[in-house]
Amino acid sequence: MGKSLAVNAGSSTLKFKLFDMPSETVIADGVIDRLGLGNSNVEIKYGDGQKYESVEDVKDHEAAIQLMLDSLINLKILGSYDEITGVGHRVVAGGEIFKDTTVIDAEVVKQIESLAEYAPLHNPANVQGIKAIHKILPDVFSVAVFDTAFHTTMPAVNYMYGIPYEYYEKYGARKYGAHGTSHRYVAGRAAEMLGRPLEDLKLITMHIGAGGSITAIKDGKSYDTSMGFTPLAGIEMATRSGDVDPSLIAYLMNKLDITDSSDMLKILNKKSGLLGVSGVSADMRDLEKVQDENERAKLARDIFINRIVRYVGGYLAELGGADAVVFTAGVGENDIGIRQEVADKLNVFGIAVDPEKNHVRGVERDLSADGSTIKTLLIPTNEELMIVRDIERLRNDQK
Ligand SMILES: Nc1ncnc2c1ncn2[C@@H]1O[C@H](COP(=O)(O)OP(=O)(O)O)[C@@H](O)[C@H]1O
Ligand SMILES: CC(=O)OP(=O)(O)O
Ligand SMILES: [Mg+2]
Repeated sequence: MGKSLAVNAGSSTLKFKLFDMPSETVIADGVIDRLGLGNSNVEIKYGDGQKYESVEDVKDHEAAIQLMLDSLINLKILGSYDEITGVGHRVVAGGEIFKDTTVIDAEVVKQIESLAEYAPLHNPANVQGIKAIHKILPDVFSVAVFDTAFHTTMPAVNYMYGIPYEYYEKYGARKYGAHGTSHRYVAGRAAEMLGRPLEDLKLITMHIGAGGSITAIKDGKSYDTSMGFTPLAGIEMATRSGDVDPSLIAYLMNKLDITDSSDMLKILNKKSGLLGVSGVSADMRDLEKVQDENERAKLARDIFINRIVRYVGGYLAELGGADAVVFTAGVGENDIGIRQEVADKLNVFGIAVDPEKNHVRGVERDLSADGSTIKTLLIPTNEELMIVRDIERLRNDQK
């Protein structure tokens, strides 16, 4: 009983939802985007159809969390913070410590902090969120929901790197993946849409937002995924390079006179991807506007599409086919052109999207063209719903 708050700190956004539980009715739904990029859109939907909107510079996650907390009171969504009886935080990296959602205490916070190298853009922001809420609600029941948890089913053949085995044993050097809560949610919805048990399905889920990852799902479980030891690996992202030849890192450190590896990682995490290639913006909406006159903006988009296609093609081979592919997250839910181009390039596998069905944003829909043998589904993600369900699950376990 009561109100549960799900806090989802992405690399470029802070999203939150306040739910009435156990009814799962959404009381408030907020997004603050473009953190640190200038002109953040703040959008909070609440009450019966009310909406608060503003455009302001929100410089980082700490400022975004403060804005969220202030808004809950100022917009009278809450009379006081004490009405919140459960809080769930998305945490990206759980390493080999956390294999499932965990009740937060001081020790857990330290362990999440200790995993900062496993998700440098995320775990520190996740800890900021946990601490900010702890300040105002020190005794509230809180859980951490890990992106990596869904991927703990991957077989060793997919999570091990071809490096000396002892580095895995001594240092945890392996693939962990990310976005698991989102891949898990859309996989469950895909099974509903297809009217078949999830355990019987092979799916390829494309979570493409500011961060992006592609997951191969076999028998309803994560089998392989494009992110790696950290969320830097895989496809090209907003500010992240995705896969590069590891030798290039040493080569560039020499050329750029960089001696501290964390400075090199900053370049690959924050100055690369769409931003680095285009030189214009990390945001796909900005690139779309200028792609006709700006070759590098077009190239950044084309690389993005190419890497997605490459992973999906590879996963079709690994899985031996698929029942459906799924588009989700900021770009996947909204970018009609990217969805069409990705699907067109996958025609050879029996994937095809109907342009008319595809002419839509942010709704659940089967986009498949007649005659396609692998379905293409558009499913807006809902990490927050998964998070509040886990609050209830763990609360009940404790009783
Ligand atoms: N209408 C749109 N068209 C194209 N891309 C969009 C649109 N709306 C949002 N995006 C993209 O989605 C990204 C944010 O994705 P999202 O999944 O919400 O973020 P995060 O990875 O921070 O969780 C933005 O960087 C932007 O490129
Ligand atoms: C793990 C990750 O990249 O998350 P996001 O896409 O929310 O930044
Ligand atoms: Mg996200």
